[in-house]
Amino acid sequence: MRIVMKFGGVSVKDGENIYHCANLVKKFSEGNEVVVVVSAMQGVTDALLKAAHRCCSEPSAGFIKMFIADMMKRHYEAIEYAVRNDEIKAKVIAAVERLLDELEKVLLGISYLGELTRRSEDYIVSFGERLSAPIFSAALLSLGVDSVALTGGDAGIITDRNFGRAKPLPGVYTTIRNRLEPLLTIKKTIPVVTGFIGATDDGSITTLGRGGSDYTATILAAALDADEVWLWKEVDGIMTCDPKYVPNARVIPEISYQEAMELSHFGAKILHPRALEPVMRKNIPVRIKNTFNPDAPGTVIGPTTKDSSEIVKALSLIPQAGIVNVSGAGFDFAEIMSEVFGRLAEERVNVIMVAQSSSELNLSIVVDIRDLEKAYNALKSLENGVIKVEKIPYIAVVSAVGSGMAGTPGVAGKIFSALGKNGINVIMISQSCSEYNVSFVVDGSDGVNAVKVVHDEFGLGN
Ligand SMILES: Nc1ncnc2c1ncn2[C@@H]1O[C@H](COP(=O)(O)OP(=O)(O)O)[C@@H](O)[C@H]1O
Ligand SMILES: N[C@@H](CC(=O)OP(=O)(O)O)C(=O)O
Repeated sequence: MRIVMKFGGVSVKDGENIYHCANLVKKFSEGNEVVVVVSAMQGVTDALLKAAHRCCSEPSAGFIKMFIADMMKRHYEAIEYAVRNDEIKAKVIAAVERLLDELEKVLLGISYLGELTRRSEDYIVSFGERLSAPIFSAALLSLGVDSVALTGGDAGIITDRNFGRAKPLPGVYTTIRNRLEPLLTIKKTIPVVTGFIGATDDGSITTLGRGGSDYTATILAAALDADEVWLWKEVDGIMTCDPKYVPNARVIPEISYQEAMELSHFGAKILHPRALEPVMRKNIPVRIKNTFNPDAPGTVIGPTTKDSSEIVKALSLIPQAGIVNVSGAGFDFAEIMSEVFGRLAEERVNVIMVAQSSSELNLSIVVDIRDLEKAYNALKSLENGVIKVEKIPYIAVVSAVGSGMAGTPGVAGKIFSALGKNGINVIMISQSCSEYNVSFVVDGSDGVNAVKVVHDEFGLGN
Protein backbone atom coordinates (compact mmCIF):
# COMPACT_ATOMS: atom_id res chain seq x y z
CA MET A 1 0.00 0.00 0.00
CA ARG A 2 1.10 3.58 -0.60
CA ILE A 3 0.26 5.76 2.41
CA VAL A 4 0.78 9.47 3.08
CA MET A 5 1.01 9.98 6.85
CA LYS A 6 0.77 13.38 8.45
CA PHE A 7 1.82 14.10 12.03
CA GLY A 8 0.36 17.28 13.54
CA GLY A 9 1.97 19.74 15.95
CA VAL A 10 0.81 17.94 19.10
CA SER A 11 2.06 14.61 17.72
CA VAL A 12 5.58 16.06 17.29
CA LYS A 13 5.55 18.48 20.21
CA ASP A 14 8.82 17.19 21.76
CA GLY A 15 11.58 14.63 21.34
CA GLU A 16 9.66 11.88 23.07
CA ASN A 17 6.69 12.30 20.74
CA ILE A 18 8.88 12.55 17.63
CA TYR A 19 10.63 9.32 18.63
CA HIS A 20 7.26 7.64 19.19
CA CYS A 21 5.95 8.83 15.78
CA ALA A 22 9.15 7.74 14.01
CA ASN A 23 8.59 4.28 15.49
CA LEU A 24 5.02 4.29 14.16
CA VAL A 25 6.37 5.12 10.70
CA LYS A 26 8.96 2.35 10.99
CA LYS A 27 6.24 -0.13 11.93
CA PHE A 28 3.79 0.84 9.19
CA SER A 29 6.42 1.23 6.47
CA GLU A 30 7.16 -2.49 6.52
CA GLY A 31 5.67 -3.71 3.26
CA ASN A 32 4.25 -0.24 2.44
CA GLU A 33 5.49 2.86 0.64
CA VAL A 34 5.20 5.80 3.03
CA VAL A 35 5.48 9.56 2.63
CA VAL A 36 5.57 11.52 5.89
CA VAL A 37 4.28 15.07 6.32
CA VAL A 38 5.11 16.92 9.53
CA SER A 39 3.82 20.06 11.18
CA ALA A 40 5.90 22.38 13.33
CA MET A 41 6.27 21.38 16.98
CA GLN A 42 3.18 22.51 18.89
CA GLY A 43 3.17 26.27 19.55
CA VAL A 44 6.14 27.02 17.28
CA THR A 45 4.08 28.53 14.43
CA ASP A 46 2.29 30.85 16.89
CA ALA A 47 5.60 31.79 18.54
CA LEU A 48 7.16 32.63 15.16
CA LEU A 49 4.19 34.77 14.16
CA LYS A 50 4.26 36.62 17.47
CA ALA A 51 8.00 37.20 17.22
CA ALA A 52 7.68 38.51 13.66
CA HIS A 53 5.02 41.04 14.71
CA ARG A 54 6.98 42.08 17.79
CA CYS A 55 10.17 42.65 15.73
CA CYS A 56 8.17 44.86 13.41
CA SER A 57 6.49 46.96 16.11
CA GLU A 58 9.12 46.99 18.91
CA PRO A 59 12.53 46.28 17.40
CA SER A 60 14.93 44.80 19.96
CA ALA A 61 18.12 42.87 19.20
CA GLY A 62 17.99 41.47 22.77
CA PHE A 63 14.55 39.98 22.17
CA ILE A 64 15.70 38.33 18.92
CA LYS A 65 18.74 36.78 20.66
CA MET A 66 16.51 35.39 23.42
CA PHE A 67 13.91 34.11 20.96
CA ILE A 68 16.52 32.29 18.86
CA ALA A 69 18.12 30.80 22.00
CA ASP A 70 14.72 29.56 23.10
CA MET A 71 14.02 27.96 19.69
CA MET A 72 17.48 26.38 19.73
CA LYS A 73 16.90 24.93 23.19
CA ARG A 74 13.52 23.44 22.25
CA HIS A 75 14.71 21.85 19.02
CA TYR A 76 18.03 20.77 20.52
CA GLU A 77 16.23 18.95 23.35
CA ALA A 78 14.00 17.22 20.79
CA ILE A 79 17.06 16.06 18.84
CA GLU A 80 18.74 14.81 22.02
CA TYR A 81 15.80 12.49 22.74
CA ALA A 82 14.63 11.52 19.26
CA VAL A 83 17.89 11.01 17.36
CA ARG A 84 19.83 8.08 18.75
CA ASN A 85 23.00 8.07 16.69
CA ASP A 86 25.86 10.55 17.24
CA GLU A 87 26.79 11.05 13.61
CA ILE A 88 23.18 11.67 12.51
CA LYS A 89 22.66 13.87 15.56
CA ALA A 90 25.68 16.08 14.71
CA LYS A 91 24.42 16.52 11.14
CA VAL A 92 20.90 17.51 12.16
CA ILE A 93 22.19 19.90 14.85
CA ALA A 94 24.30 21.62 12.19
CA ALA A 95 21.25 21.87 9.91
CA VAL A 96 19.10 23.33 12.70
CA GLU A 97 21.84 25.86 13.59
CA ARG A 98 22.01 27.00 9.97
CA LEU A 99 18.23 27.46 9.87
CA LEU A 100 18.18 29.41 13.14
CA ASP A 101 21.01 31.59 11.90
CA GLU A 102 18.93 32.38 8.83
CA LEU A 103 15.87 33.06 11.00
CA GLU A 104 17.83 35.47 13.21
CA LYS A 105 18.94 37.45 10.16
CA VAL A 106 15.38 37.62 8.82
CA LEU A 107 14.02 38.84 12.16
CA LEU A 108 16.75 41.49 12.33
CA GLY A 109 15.83 42.54 8.80
CA ILE A 110 12.17 42.92 9.83
CA SER A 111 13.13 45.06 12.82
CA TYR A 112 15.32 47.36 10.70
CA LEU A 113 12.61 47.72 8.06
CA GLY A 114 9.73 48.05 10.55
CA GLU A 115 7.59 46.35 7.92
CA LEU A 116 6.12 42.86 7.79
CA THR A 117 4.60 41.87 4.47
CA ARG A 118 2.47 38.75 3.97
CA ARG A 119 5.36 37.31 2.01
CA SER A 120 7.88 37.82 4.83
CA GLU A 121 5.34 36.49 7.36
CA ASP A 122 5.10 33.26 5.34
CA TYR A 123 8.88 33.07 5.13
CA ILE A 124 9.18 33.41 8.91
CA VAL A 125 6.45 30.91 9.87
CA SER A 126 7.92 28.36 7.45
CA PHE A 127 10.83 27.86 9.86
CA GLY A 128 8.57 25.81 12.15
CA GLU A 129 8.17 22.98 9.65
CA ARG A 130 11.62 23.51 8.14
CA LEU A 131 13.04 22.75 11.60
CA SER A 132 10.79 19.81 12.52
CA ALA A 133 11.11 17.89 9.21
CA PRO A 134 14.91 17.32 9.37
CA ILE A 135 14.58 16.24 13.02
CA PHE A 136 11.85 13.72 12.18
CA SER A 137 13.86 12.45 9.24
CA ALA A 138 16.98 12.11 11.45
CA ALA A 139 14.92 10.18 14.01
CA LEU A 140 13.92 7.73 11.25
CA LEU A 141 17.53 7.42 10.05
CA SER A 142 18.69 6.68 13.58
CA LEU A 143 16.09 3.88 13.73
CA GLY A 144 17.67 2.40 10.61
CA VAL A 145 14.93 3.62 8.24
CA ASP A 146 16.17 5.40 5.13
CA SER A 147 14.72 8.90 4.88
CA VAL A 148 15.21 12.33 3.37
CA ALA A 149 13.78 15.68 4.54
CA LEU A 150 12.20 17.94 1.92
CA THR A 151 10.44 21.31 1.98
CA GLY A 152 7.02 21.59 0.33
CA GLY A 153 8.71 23.45 -2.54
CA ASP A 154 11.34 20.69 -2.92
CA ALA A 155 8.51 18.16 -3.07
CA GLY A 156 6.95 20.11 -5.95
CA ILE A 157 4.14 21.99 -4.15
CA ILE A 158 4.25 25.07 -6.36
CA THR A 159 1.54 27.59 -5.48
CA ASP A 160 0.08 30.92 -6.50
CA ARG A 161 1.30 34.09 -4.77
CA ASN A 162 -1.62 34.34 -2.33
CA PHE A 163 0.70 34.47 0.68
CA GLY A 164 -0.96 33.18 3.85
CA ARG A 165 -3.59 31.17 1.96
CA ALA A 166 -1.80 29.93 -1.14
CA LYS A 167 -3.25 27.36 -3.52
CA PRO A 168 -1.30 24.81 -5.59
CA LEU A 169 -1.05 25.71 -9.28
CA PRO A 170 -2.71 23.52 -11.90
CA GLY A 171 -0.23 20.94 -13.12
CA VAL A 172 1.46 20.67 -9.76
CA TYR A 173 0.63 16.96 -9.45
CA THR A 174 3.00 16.09 -12.30
CA THR A 175 5.84 18.02 -10.65
CA ILE A 176 5.19 16.29 -7.32
CA ARG A 177 5.04 12.88 -8.94
CA ASN A 178 8.28 13.49 -10.85
CA ARG A 179 10.06 14.50 -7.66
CA LEU A 180 8.70 11.94 -5.18
CA GLU A 181 7.99 8.81 -7.22
CA PRO A 182 11.72 7.98 -7.77
CA LEU A 183 12.37 8.37 -4.03
CA LEU A 184 9.67 5.81 -3.26
CA THR A 185 10.18 3.31 -6.03
CA ILE A 186 13.89 3.52 -6.91
CA LYS A 187 15.63 4.87 -3.80
CA LYS A 188 13.16 3.15 -1.43
CA THR A 189 13.46 6.03 0.99
CA ILE A 190 10.84 7.80 3.11
CA PRO A 191 10.46 11.47 2.20
CA VAL A 192 9.64 13.63 5.24
CA VAL A 193 7.97 16.71 3.77
CA THR A 194 7.30 19.97 5.62
CA GLY A 195 3.54 20.40 5.97
CA PHE A 196 1.82 23.76 5.51
CA ILE A 197 4.36 25.31 3.15
CA GLY A 198 4.81 25.53 -0.58
CA ALA A 199 6.73 27.81 -2.91
CA THR A 200 5.95 30.07 -5.85
CA ASP A 201 7.48 29.14 -9.20
CA ASP A 202 10.28 31.66 -8.54
CA GLY A 203 11.09 30.11 -5.15
CA SER A 204 9.37 32.39 -2.59
CA ILE A 205 8.00 30.42 0.33
CA THR A 206 4.20 30.41 0.71
CA THR A 207 1.84 28.89 3.29
CA LEU A 208 -1.43 27.06 2.68
CA GLY A 209 -3.37 28.59 5.62
CA ARG A 210 -3.34 27.69 9.32
CA GLY A 211 -3.67 23.97 9.90
CA GLY A 212 -2.46 23.48 6.30
CA SER A 213 -0.35 20.36 6.89
CA ASP A 214 -3.48 18.21 6.40
CA TYR A 215 -3.80 19.87 2.98
CA THR A 216 -0.14 19.14 2.16
CA ALA A 217 -0.77 15.46 2.91
CA THR A 218 -3.81 15.22 0.65
CA ILE A 219 -2.13 17.15 -2.19
CA LEU A 220 0.78 14.69 -2.10
CA ALA A 221 -1.60 11.73 -1.86
CA ALA A 222 -3.59 12.83 -4.92
CA ALA A 223 -0.40 13.47 -6.90
CA LEU A 224 1.04 10.07 -5.99
CA ASP A 225 -2.24 8.14 -6.34
CA ALA A 226 -1.81 6.97 -2.75
CA ASP A 227 -4.08 4.23 -1.43
CA GLU A 228 -4.77 6.08 1.82
CA VAL A 229 -3.99 9.21 3.82
CA TRP A 230 -3.51 8.83 7.56
CA LEU A 231 -3.76 12.00 9.62
CA TRP A 232 -2.28 11.30 13.05
CA LYS A 233 -3.81 13.55 15.70
CA GLU A 234 -4.36 13.71 19.45
CA VAL A 235 -7.96 12.40 19.30
CA ASP A 236 -9.40 8.97 18.46
CA GLY A 237 -11.06 10.27 15.30
CA ILE A 238 -13.68 12.76 14.18
CA MET A 239 -16.13 13.03 17.05
CA THR A 240 -19.73 14.15 17.25
CA CYS A 241 -18.37 17.48 18.49
CA ASP A 242 -15.03 18.92 19.60
CA PRO A 243 -14.49 17.13 22.95
CA LYS A 244 -13.06 20.39 24.29
CA TYR A 245 -16.62 21.79 24.19
CA VAL A 246 -18.68 18.64 24.66
CA PRO A 247 -16.87 16.13 26.90
CA ASN A 248 -19.28 13.24 26.18
CA ALA A 249 -18.75 13.47 22.39
CA ARG A 250 -18.11 10.09 20.76
CA VAL A 251 -16.02 8.92 17.80
CA ILE A 252 -17.73 8.60 14.40
CA PRO A 253 -16.34 5.49 12.62
CA GLU A 254 -17.21 6.66 9.09
CA ILE A 255 -18.06 10.00 7.58
CA SER A 256 -18.42 11.22 3.98
CA TYR A 257 -16.13 13.79 2.35
CA GLN A 258 -19.08 16.18 2.11
CA GLU A 259 -19.96 15.90 5.80
CA ALA A 260 -16.34 16.27 6.94
CA MET A 261 -15.92 19.30 4.66
CA GLU A 262 -18.99 20.97 6.12
CA LEU A 263 -17.64 20.39 9.64
CA SER A 264 -14.22 21.80 8.85
CA HIS A 265 -15.62 24.80 6.98
CA PHE A 266 -17.70 25.58 10.04
CA GLY A 267 -14.76 25.60 12.41
CA ALA A 268 -14.05 21.99 13.42
CA LYS A 269 -10.32 22.23 14.02
CA ILE A 270 -9.92 18.54 13.28
CA LEU A 271 -9.30 19.16 9.56
CA HIS A 272 -8.10 21.97 7.27
CA PRO A 273 -11.16 23.19 5.28
CA ARG A 274 -9.58 22.54 1.88
CA ALA A 275 -7.87 19.27 2.81
CA LEU A 276 -10.42 16.97 1.20
CA GLU A 277 -10.55 18.69 -2.21
CA PRO A 278 -7.52 16.88 -3.70
CA VAL A 279 -8.47 13.38 -2.51
CA MET A 280 -12.21 13.38 -3.11
CA ARG A 281 -11.76 13.56 -6.88
CA LYS A 282 -9.72 10.36 -6.68
CA ASN A 283 -11.79 8.67 -3.94
CA ILE A 284 -8.72 8.26 -1.72
CA PRO A 285 -9.86 7.45 1.85
CA VAL A 286 -8.55 9.60 4.69
CA ARG A 287 -8.12 8.03 8.12
CA ILE A 288 -7.97 10.10 11.28
CA LYS A 289 -5.86 8.21 13.79
CA ASN A 290 -4.70 8.87 17.33
CA THR A 291 -0.93 9.08 17.72
CA PHE A 292 -1.28 8.20 21.38
CA ASN A 293 -3.74 5.33 20.83
CA PRO A 294 -2.57 3.90 17.50
CA ASP A 295 -4.58 0.66 17.76
CA ALA A 296 -7.91 2.53 17.87
CA PRO A 297 -9.70 2.19 14.51
CA GLY A 298 -10.14 5.98 14.10
CA THR A 299 -12.46 7.58 11.55
CA VAL A 300 -12.50 6.87 7.83
CA ILE A 301 -13.50 9.76 5.57
CA GLY A 302 -14.62 8.46 2.19
CA PRO A 303 -17.05 8.93 -0.70
CA THR A 304 -20.13 7.73 1.19
CA THR A 305 -21.00 6.20 4.52
CA LYS A 306 -23.00 3.05 5.08
CA ASP A 307 -24.48 4.38 8.25
CA SER A 308 -26.85 7.26 7.60
CA SER A 309 -29.34 6.39 10.32
CA GLU A 310 -28.31 9.46 12.31
CA ILE A 311 -30.01 12.56 11.05
CA VAL A 312 -27.51 14.93 12.60
CA LYS A 313 -24.11 13.28 12.61
CA ALA A 314 -21.92 15.93 14.19
CA LEU A 315 -21.77 19.54 15.34
CA SER A 316 -19.16 22.23 15.01
CA LEU A 317 -18.67 25.51 16.79
CA ILE A 318 -16.84 28.67 15.80
CA PRO A 319 -16.67 30.30 19.23
CA GLN A 320 -15.63 33.74 18.02
CA ALA A 321 -16.85 35.29 14.80
CA GLY A 322 -18.29 38.60 13.67
CA ILE A 323 -21.09 39.87 11.43
CA VAL A 324 -21.03 42.71 8.94
CA ASN A 325 -24.52 43.87 8.18
CA VAL A 326 -25.37 45.79 5.01
CA SER A 327 -28.86 47.24 5.05
CA GLY A 328 -30.90 49.91 3.31
CA ALA A 329 -33.77 50.52 0.97
CA GLY A 330 -34.31 50.95 -2.73
CA PHE A 331 -30.98 49.62 -4.05
CA ASP A 332 -30.42 47.03 -6.70
CA PHE A 333 -29.77 43.87 -4.73
CA ALA A 334 -27.78 42.02 -7.40
CA GLU A 335 -25.55 45.05 -7.87
CA ILE A 336 -24.90 45.49 -4.18
CA MET A 337 -24.22 41.74 -3.73
CA SER A 338 -21.63 41.80 -6.52
CA GLU A 339 -19.99 44.91 -5.05
CA VAL A 340 -19.96 43.50 -1.50
CA PHE A 341 -18.52 40.08 -2.40
CA GLY A 342 -16.08 41.61 -4.92
CA ARG A 343 -14.64 43.82 -2.19
CA LEU A 344 -14.47 40.96 0.33
CA ALA A 345 -12.73 38.71 -2.19
CA GLU A 346 -10.20 41.45 -2.95
CA GLU A 347 -9.40 41.74 0.75
CA ARG A 348 -9.21 37.92 1.01
CA VAL A 349 -11.82 37.84 3.72
CA ASN A 350 -13.02 34.33 4.54
CA VAL A 351 -16.84 34.45 4.40
CA ILE A 352 -18.30 31.80 6.71
CA MET A 353 -22.03 32.28 6.22
CA VAL A 354 -24.49 34.63 4.54
CA ALA A 355 -28.16 35.43 5.17
CA GLN A 356 -30.46 37.84 3.47
CA SER A 357 -33.86 39.14 4.54
CA SER A 358 -36.70 38.40 2.15
CA SER A 359 -37.49 42.07 1.64
CA GLU A 360 -33.95 42.28 0.21
CA LEU A 361 -33.11 45.10 2.57
CA ASN A 362 -30.58 43.31 4.65
CA LEU A 363 -27.48 41.26 3.97
CA SER A 364 -25.69 39.67 6.95
CA ILE A 365 -22.21 38.27 6.38
CA VAL A 366 -20.49 36.19 9.04
CA VAL A 367 -16.70 36.34 8.98
CA ASP A 368 -13.84 35.04 11.07
CA ILE A 369 -13.25 37.39 14.02
CA ARG A 370 -9.73 38.11 12.71
CA ASP A 371 -11.24 39.32 9.42
CA LEU A 372 -14.02 41.48 10.93
CA GLU A 373 -12.20 44.82 10.92
CA LYS A 374 -10.89 44.21 7.41
CA ALA A 375 -14.37 43.26 6.15
CA TYR A 376 -16.00 46.26 7.83
CA ASN A 377 -13.39 48.66 6.43
CA ALA A 378 -13.80 47.18 2.96
CA LEU A 379 -17.57 47.76 3.02
CA LYS A 380 -17.85 50.96 5.08
CA SER A 381 -17.45 53.23 2.07
CA LEU A 382 -20.67 51.75 0.59
CA GLU A 383 -22.54 53.84 3.15
CA ASN A 384 -24.57 56.68 1.74
CA GLY A 385 -27.97 58.11 2.55
CA VAL A 386 -29.55 54.75 1.67
CA ILE A 387 -27.08 52.03 2.64
CA LYS A 388 -25.92 51.42 6.19
CA VAL A 389 -23.00 49.18 7.20
CA GLU A 390 -22.64 47.88 10.77
CA LYS A 391 -20.47 45.31 12.54
CA ILE A 392 -21.41 42.93 15.37
CA PRO A 393 -18.24 41.67 17.02
CA TYR A 394 -19.00 38.92 19.51
CA ILE A 395 -21.00 36.05 18.05
CA ALA A 396 -20.64 32.27 17.78
CA VAL A 397 -21.60 29.99 14.87
CA VAL A 398 -22.98 26.49 15.45
CA SER A 399 -23.44 23.99 12.62
CA ALA A 400 -25.34 20.71 12.62
CA VAL A 401 -24.08 18.40 9.86
CA GLY A 402 -25.35 15.09 8.48
CA SER A 403 -26.40 13.70 5.09
CA GLY A 404 -29.43 12.15 6.81
CA MET A 405 -30.88 15.63 7.21
CA ALA A 406 -31.70 15.84 3.49
CA GLY A 407 -35.39 15.19 3.08
CA THR A 408 -36.00 14.61 6.80
CA PRO A 409 -38.65 17.04 8.00
CA GLY A 410 -38.47 18.72 11.37
CA VAL A 411 -34.71 18.88 11.91
CA ALA A 412 -34.56 22.67 12.10
CA GLY A 413 -37.69 22.69 14.28
CA LYS A 414 -36.08 20.29 16.73
CA ILE A 415 -32.90 22.36 16.91
CA PHE A 416 -34.61 25.70 17.44
CA SER A 417 -37.20 24.49 19.92
CA ALA A 418 -34.39 22.93 22.04
CA LEU A 419 -32.53 26.24 21.95
CA GLY A 420 -35.74 28.13 22.83
CA LYS A 421 -36.43 25.83 25.79
CA ASN A 422 -32.96 26.64 27.09
CA GLY A 423 -33.40 30.39 26.69
CA ILE A 424 -30.82 30.71 23.87
CA ASN A 425 -31.61 33.47 21.40
CA VAL A 426 -30.82 32.77 17.72
CA ILE A 427 -29.47 35.81 15.83
CA MET A 428 -29.21 34.36 12.31
CA ILE A 429 -29.99 31.07 10.50
CA SER A 430 -28.73 29.51 7.29
CA GLN A 431 -29.38 26.26 5.46
CA SER A 432 -28.24 25.47 1.93
CA CYS A 433 -30.22 23.45 -0.61
CA SER A 434 -27.91 20.46 -0.09
CA GLU A 435 -29.60 20.10 3.34
CA TYR A 436 -26.34 18.69 4.71
CA ASN A 437 -26.11 21.44 7.20
CA VAL A 438 -28.14 23.79 9.38
CA SER A 439 -26.06 26.66 10.77
CA PHE A 440 -27.07 29.36 13.16
CA VAL A 441 -25.55 32.29 15.01
CA VAL A 442 -25.92 33.02 18.71
CA ASP A 443 -24.35 35.53 21.05
CA GLY A 444 -20.71 34.67 21.79
CA SER A 445 -21.53 33.89 25.41
CA ASP A 446 -24.13 31.25 24.34
CA GLY A 447 -21.94 29.32 21.85
CA VAL A 448 -20.72 26.43 24.02
CA ASN A 449 -24.09 26.02 25.72
CA ALA A 450 -25.92 26.01 22.35
CA VAL A 451 -23.72 23.27 20.96
CA LYS A 452 -24.22 21.15 24.12
CA VAL A 453 -28.01 21.60 23.97
CA VAL A 454 -28.23 20.45 20.33
CA HIS A 455 -25.78 17.58 20.97
CA ASP A 456 -28.04 16.33 23.80
CA GLU A 457 -31.25 16.91 21.82
CA PHE A 458 -30.10 14.54 19.06
CA GLY A 459 -28.65 12.01 21.54
CA LEU A 460 -25.20 12.24 19.97
CA GLY A 461 -23.12 11.65 23.10
CA ASN A 462 -21.97 8.57 24.95
N1 LIG B 1 -15.43 16.97 15.67
C1 LIG B 1 -14.22 16.87 16.22
N2 LIG B 1 -13.72 15.68 16.55
C2 LIG B 1 -12.50 15.55 17.11
N3 LIG B 1 -11.69 16.59 17.39
C3 LIG B 1 -12.13 17.81 17.10
C4 LIG B 1 -13.42 18.01 16.49
N4 LIG B 1 -13.57 19.33 16.29
C5 LIG B 1 -12.46 19.92 16.73
N5 LIG B 1 -11.59 19.03 17.22
C6 LIG B 1 -10.26 19.36 17.80
O1 LIG B 1 -9.31 19.08 16.79
C7 LIG B 1 -8.05 18.88 17.40
C8 LIG B 1 -7.27 18.03 16.45
O2 LIG B 1 -6.21 17.42 17.02
P1 LIG B 1 -4.71 17.87 16.81
O3 LIG B 1 -3.87 16.72 17.21
O4 LIG B 1 -4.49 19.19 17.46
O5 LIG B 1 -4.63 18.04 15.24
P2 LIG B 1 -3.41 18.61 14.43
O6 LIG B 1 -2.21 18.06 15.08
O7 LIG B 1 -3.61 18.13 13.06
O8 LIG B 1 -3.47 20.10 14.56
C9 LIG B 1 -8.36 18.25 18.75
O9 LIG B 1 -7.57 18.86 19.72
C10 LIG B 1 -9.83 18.55 19.01
O10 LIG B 1 -10.04 19.31 20.17
N1 LIG C 1 2.07 24.58 11.80
C1 LIG C 1 0.96 25.04 11.02
C2 LIG C 1 0.38 23.97 10.15
C3 LIG C 1 -0.39 22.86 10.79
O1 LIG C 1 -1.11 22.18 10.11
O2 LIG C 1 -0.26 22.64 12.10
P1 LIG C 1 -1.13 21.50 12.95
O3 LIG C 1 -1.04 20.22 12.17
O4 LIG C 1 -0.42 21.43 14.27
O5 LIG C 1 -2.53 22.01 13.05
C4 LIG C 1 -0.09 25.72 11.91
O6 LIG C 1 0.12 25.79 13.13
O7 LIG C 1 -1.06 26.22 11.40
